[in-house]
Amino acid sequence: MIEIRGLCKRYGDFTALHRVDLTVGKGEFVVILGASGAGKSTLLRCINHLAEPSEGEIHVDGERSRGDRAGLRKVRRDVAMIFQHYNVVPRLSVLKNVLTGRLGSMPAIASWFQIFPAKDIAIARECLRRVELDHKSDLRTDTLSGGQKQRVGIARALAQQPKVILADEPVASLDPKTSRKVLNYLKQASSEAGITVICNLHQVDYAREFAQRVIGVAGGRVVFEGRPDELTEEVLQRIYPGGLEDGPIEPTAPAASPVAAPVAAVRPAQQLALEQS
Ligand SMILES: Nc1ncnc2c1ncn2[C@@H]1O[C@H](COP(=O)(O)OP(=O)(O)OP(=O)(O)O)[C@@H](O)[C@H]1O
Repeated sequence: MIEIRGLCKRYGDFTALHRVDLTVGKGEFVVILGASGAGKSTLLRCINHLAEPSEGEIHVDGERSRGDRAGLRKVRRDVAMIFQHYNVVPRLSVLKNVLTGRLGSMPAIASWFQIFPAKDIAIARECLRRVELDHKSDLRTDTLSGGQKQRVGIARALAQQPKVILADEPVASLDPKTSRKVLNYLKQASSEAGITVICNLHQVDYAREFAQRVIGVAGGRVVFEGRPDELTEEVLQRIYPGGLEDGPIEPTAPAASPVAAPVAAVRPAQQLALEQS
């Protein structure tokens, strides 16, 4: 489903990703582990062109993904993103937040005027049901807990009917019980809906529990690729050369992402229009 070849990302003189090669299959649930600053977010952001690769090729479902206008439209439709800080629109209802996942598939005129066809409303409601939030659909999203907001984020991603979901530390701000619930919904998306899921995590324990395959990243390079039961001490040393003590596996201690983009910068234009209406 995803083929990455020779991916490099440079920020000025600094190289954040060094010739990364990676293949992820359809319906696979892959966890990326790595210390803070290893390049995990940059890798996800290159896949959906929130960050433009400096070199290399990314293919999604057999097609080379491109950062031009038409390429971006396609990637925004095929690849959904879930963020650590949920990225929901607080004053919109839960249902409207989920409906924003449909905007990329609607004719521009309908999306600008927020005319959601009954078919899209039915899809959004079904996605809310899948994350067990259908009973909250009419509430303002800012009345929900953090875990519920993240479930809205997952429902919005599912409503997009994407081929791929990229989840960037989706449970970093959540307690362990809620984290497991959220990771279970993501796992179901891969096992039941056949969506390819790539999930950045800081918690080795969750990677062991949920991942089908683990990719270890250190210093912008892939230093491990294997099954969760192959995460030995020696492998963890490679992934976390500075050791595990500095916080990367603490489930309740989120690390602030140095590249956390302003929320507005990662919203589709139509979603902003919806918010400003
Ligand atoms: N826009 C940017 N400009 C300059 N440097 C950047 C930019 N984005 C990321 N970097 C640098 O690239 C490196 C990788 O950052 P990235 O956010 O991908 O790491 P990460 O593994 O996701 O870390 P964390 O777990 O803390 O979010 C870091 O050294 C970071 O400072």
